[in-house]
Amino acid sequence: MNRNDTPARIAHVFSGTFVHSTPRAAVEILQNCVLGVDDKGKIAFIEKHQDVVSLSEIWGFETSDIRQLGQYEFLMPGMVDTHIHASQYSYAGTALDLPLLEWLNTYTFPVEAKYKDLDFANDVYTKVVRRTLKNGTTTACYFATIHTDASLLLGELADRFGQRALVGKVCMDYNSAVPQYKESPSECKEETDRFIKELLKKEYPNVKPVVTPRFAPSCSSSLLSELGEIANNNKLHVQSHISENKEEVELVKTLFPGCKSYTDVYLKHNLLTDRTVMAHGCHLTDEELEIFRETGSAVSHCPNSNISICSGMLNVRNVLNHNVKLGLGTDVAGGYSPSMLDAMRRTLDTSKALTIQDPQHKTLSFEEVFRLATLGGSEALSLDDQIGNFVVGKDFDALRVNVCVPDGPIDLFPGEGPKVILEKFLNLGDDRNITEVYMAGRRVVPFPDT
Ligand SMILES: Nc1nc2[nH]cnc2c(=O)[nH]1
Ligand SMILES: [Zn+2]
Repeated sequence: MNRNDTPARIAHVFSGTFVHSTPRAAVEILQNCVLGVDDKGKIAFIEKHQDVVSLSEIWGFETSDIRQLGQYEFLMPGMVDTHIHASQYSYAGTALDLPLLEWLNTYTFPVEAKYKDLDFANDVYTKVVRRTLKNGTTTACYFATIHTDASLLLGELADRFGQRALVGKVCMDYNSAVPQYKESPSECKEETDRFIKELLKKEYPNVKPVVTPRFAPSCSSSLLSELGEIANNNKLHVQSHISENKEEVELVKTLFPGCKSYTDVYLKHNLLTDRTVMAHGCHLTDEELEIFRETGSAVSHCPNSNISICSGMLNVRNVLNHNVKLGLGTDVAGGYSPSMLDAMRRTLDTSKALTIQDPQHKTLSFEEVFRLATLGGSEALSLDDQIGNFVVGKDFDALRVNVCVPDGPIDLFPGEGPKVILEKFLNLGDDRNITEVYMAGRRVVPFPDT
């Protein structure tokens, strides 16, 4: 609050345990605290409970309106899925038997071609937004398809259900395997312009466009340049894929012989900025990671996908040691699970597999992975000034977690404190334990229609 501002009206006050990350602490557990949310959806205060009477006088709320969290409950920041293909949700959990390039040609492109049909798009996009929200994804960075109207519909649904989203209309002007699923270079540019203009015109407060070249093998050099220019002129986010599997890295070498590396392809086309997030990066060299650090570009680590379609294992520790921003992604449907809890577990599994291969490797801790799924994701999407943890002035994107729901997946035993409760939720919990979801102060789960 500035000195001359009248205090905003308080919309919610919670009391109990709050768990979040800060740049210094991967997990900070705040017990016996109160957190207030103003009517703009921003965190107004987070203080010790002993000060609640004076807080109620300063902020003008009734102490009887405070919502007390139970002994086995806590609030944590909403999770950030930094890479998910909304359009592939219809076949999530299937079709995981081919490596990337064959997988795209056999399963992905034929399905994505169907999004010309807005009824089909409406069905799948409604389901993916609801499923991910219910599983605690308050922010999603989505790939849609090449179809502008269906991509706009995805933005409308995210806004309607209350999910913060970056939505990408996919751009690709090269596809020899499924030639009906691509655009001409001029169509690509015109439709990208139309998508951005129309989505911004809707003025959804928390849904924005992201410039989305599919990946270098699907895009001509001139298309990549056009998209770099559009992103820079409009200060927009950029998302794509990079160095996911070795065959793809070799293909890019032959397609762009003038570029020193896969990273150099995107660099030369002005696509690497501090608003860029690149999925996978399993096979990036240290030199390439250095370019990511210099440009402020981020990596989205998608371990379920990397294992499911046998792409590789990203060394997250090495990426973090290079001071490159990193968040987690589900990469539905290369990844079979839409849940960010799964992304955290698979991140730990991959880190442990790397330790089995090399005992010198420093395994990630569950606390670090919790940070990657929340604050790390917000940094990867350059949204950390708005979301990611419980800091006064940020938007209140939060999950109410109850580890003791009836018939739930978790059993507790005497003497287990909040840290153990958090660890059990991260490893054993599911959407049954996420009893409420808030985005920008609005309660979005349970859904109003249930
Ligand atoms: N996992 C994955 N990698 C890609 N690379 C280019 N397109 C895709 C996609 O749809 N999924
Ligand atoms: Zn992907």
